[in-house]
Amino acid sequence: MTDRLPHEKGFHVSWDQLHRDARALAWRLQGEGPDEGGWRAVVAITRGGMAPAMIVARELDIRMVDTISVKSYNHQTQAEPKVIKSPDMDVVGDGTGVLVVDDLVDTGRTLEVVRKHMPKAHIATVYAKPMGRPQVNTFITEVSQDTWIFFPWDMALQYVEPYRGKD
Ligand SMILES: O=P(O)(O)OC[C@H]1O[C@H](OP(=O)(O)OP(=O)(O)O)[C@H](O)[C@@H]1O
Ligand code: HPA
Ligand SMILES: [Mg+2]
Repeated sequence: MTDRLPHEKGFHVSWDQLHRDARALAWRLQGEGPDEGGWRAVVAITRGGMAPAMIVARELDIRMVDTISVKSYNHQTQAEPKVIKSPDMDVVGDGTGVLVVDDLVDTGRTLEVVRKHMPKAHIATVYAKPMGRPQVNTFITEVSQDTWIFFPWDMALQYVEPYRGKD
């Protein structure tokens, strides 16, 4: 297990923003399938890819949805990525016509593992950091490597002090 560089900045994503960005991803992906029929299936990388994958599958009217589970982080510390659960390989095959969706790519190590399972899949993420960009076929927003993205499922509304009065 290796400690990662400290994250100077935070990028906080609301549910509303995530919905908008996932829909933008779907918009970009429509008509990009390998043939006229479009995409055969969506595979969500759990857990972070599940909400974006649901939104993309809804927008592109894809009913065949499966998951691959790759665990690579424990809070903000990275460990060796491990596949905990594979998709149905009879359905996804080598990945041709399959859309793999994740919330973000950071170092790209998760997607490296996923690519080995489905070499011909199209990999899409909502957000991307520069190190992982080469692993992604389509993404919406790039943030710098020293930014930690906070997703709505990891946050809660809370009181903040006004600027004045904080000394
Ligand atoms: O490009 P990488 O450096 O591999 O990092 C990106 C991956 O890390 C996070 O998942 P995580 O393994 O923390 O699991 P989770 O989706 O269940 O939160 C995130 O959702 C991506 O899947
Ligand atoms: O910036 C991030 N935010 C949330 N989860 C992550 N997993 C890797 N990088 C990140
Ligand atoms: Mg994840």
